[in-house]
Amino acid sequence: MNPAHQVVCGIVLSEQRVLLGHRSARKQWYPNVWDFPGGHVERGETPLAALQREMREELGIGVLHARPVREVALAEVHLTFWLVNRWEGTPTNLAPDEHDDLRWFALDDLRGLALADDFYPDLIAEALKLTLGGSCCGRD
Ligand SMILES: Nc1nc2c([nH]c(=O)n2[C@H]2C[C@H](O)[C@@H](COP(=O)(O)OP(=O)(O)OP(=O)(O)O)O2)c(=O)[nH]1
Repeated sequence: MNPAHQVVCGIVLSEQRVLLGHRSARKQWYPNVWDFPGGHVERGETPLAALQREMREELGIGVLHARPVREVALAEVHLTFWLVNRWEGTPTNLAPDEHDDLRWFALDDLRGLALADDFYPDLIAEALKLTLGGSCCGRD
């Protein structure tokens, strides 16, 4: 697949909450909605390396463990959503041009929120379920 069309998204969880970014009004695609941090896979990069780079660039965290949980093909892009199980550092909004706000949300908070896609609450619920009882998630 053309890597230019591949996008990786990080589902970063902590204490039963998910980290979402608010896409700025200037974004060409999906302005003014909440989405996962992430971006396009670059030429010669593996999807995992792209995820690690995007999490470092956008949030300043080092991904220690992540696993893909869902793949979705949309008209223009192929999205892979990764559960970010363990990371080091404190997530900070380092890319204000991408996201003008960054916040933690509990599942209940997602009701009524303008999200990039309707399936996000289900996906987040699934990711949260995967972490229950496991050693996931935390900040080192
Ligand atoms: N980051 C991100 N992009 C998403 C999500 N859902 C979704 O359809 N996309 C789409 C929008 C864009 O067509 C594409 C990548 O968006 P982007 O805004 O993060 O990437 P970008 O090209 O501005 O920047 P770059 O980080 O790849 O350099 O994926 C999501 O939850 N997070």
